[in-house]
Amino acid sequence: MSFIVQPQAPARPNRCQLFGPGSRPQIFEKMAGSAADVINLDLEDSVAPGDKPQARKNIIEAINDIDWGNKTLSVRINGLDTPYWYADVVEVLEQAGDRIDQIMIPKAGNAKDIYAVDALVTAIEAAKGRTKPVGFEVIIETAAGLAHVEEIAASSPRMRAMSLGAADYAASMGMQTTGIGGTQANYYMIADHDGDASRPTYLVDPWHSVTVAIVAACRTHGLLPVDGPFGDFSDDAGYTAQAKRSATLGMVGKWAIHPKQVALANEVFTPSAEQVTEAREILAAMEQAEKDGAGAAVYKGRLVDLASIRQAHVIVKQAEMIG
Ligand SMILES: CC(=O)SCCNC(=O)CCNC(=O)[C@H](O)C(C)(C)COP(=O)(O)OP(=O)(O)OC[C@H]1O[C@@H](n2cnc3c(N)ncnc32)[C@H](O)[C@@H]1OP(=O)(O)O
Ligand SMILES: O=CC(=O)O
Ligand SMILES: [Mg+2]
Repeated sequence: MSFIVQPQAPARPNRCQLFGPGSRPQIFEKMAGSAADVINLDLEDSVAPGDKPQARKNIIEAINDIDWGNKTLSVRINGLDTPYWYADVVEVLEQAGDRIDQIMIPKAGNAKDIYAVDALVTAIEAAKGRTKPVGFEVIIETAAGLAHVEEIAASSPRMRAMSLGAADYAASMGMQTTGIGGTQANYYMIADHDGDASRPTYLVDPWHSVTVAIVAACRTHGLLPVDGPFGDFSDDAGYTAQAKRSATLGMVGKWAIHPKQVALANEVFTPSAEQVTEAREILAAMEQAEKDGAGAAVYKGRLVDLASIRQAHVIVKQAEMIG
């Protein structure tokens, strides 16, 4: 470790964030009854411009009236380049009670964006005597967001989580695709020629580098890294494959843009019984090694050492937190 110890991310489950448009209040109770750990009531891109005022009213009513259980409750405001965002913040925080946990800031481009929202939120909290500070989560979904991902992660003590927004990210980067996340058929490697006419192709993950950048920024600053939307909700296998890649790279959860995706996310981001058993066995093997005066040992024919203890703790802690 560096002399600066890596901070812990918030210790709460964040396996699935279920989104719903603020303009569709009929689904709010269904969202509250879902198995998602986090609920995102949306004022941004799933709400038409003319519906924004009514969507704010719906969301305020829902925050105040619906029993959200122990879910993390978040409202996605509009981007700072729009005429909507200040009213999103002011109306929601002036009129909604303390049940709201987080504000999600989309298209975060640099630390100043977060500073601006922080200043407004801080003033409203003071003026209204709000005693529970509202947390922030942001979406990294622009070229600027990726370029400044670390300063955004470090921007405010309110920061809790960062998501990858594949749709806007693709648009901002000028990527040649209309798919939201997942496999992109034109992103592949092809085997060497070697005189073979039928050369196999290998699909590659176009979201890999931005995912790693988000995870690194989050882990450096004690935030939860989250994978964003997967648009084709008829493709369960595609969703699961994307979620498994994210989990393998260190993300803790994924969005659901349809209720059928909630169970898929929960399955992937809950360590399996086999993973937990293996992690506990590694810890036991290392405990024995320590008693024997050794720093390294052999577990199932492979090396385990002090780093293996830290790896195993990741899985055991995840399992214990989820319960
Ligand atoms: C790129 C981004 O920014 S992604 C984030 C923003 N986007 C969103 O928030 C979109 C969220 N999702 C939705 O709006 C909807 O799920 C849609 C438009 C994709 C599909 O909606 P529908 O056509 O109604 O889906 P469908 O008919 O399959 O719904 C099945 C059931 O789930 C309910 N349902 C649909 N969406 C949701 C949801 N997000 N949360 C909870 N329940 C939902 C429906 O009301 C329906 O309930 P019923 O069986 O009691 O009648
Ligand atoms: O906001 C999410 C996205 O994918 O864009
Ligand atoms: Mg977006």
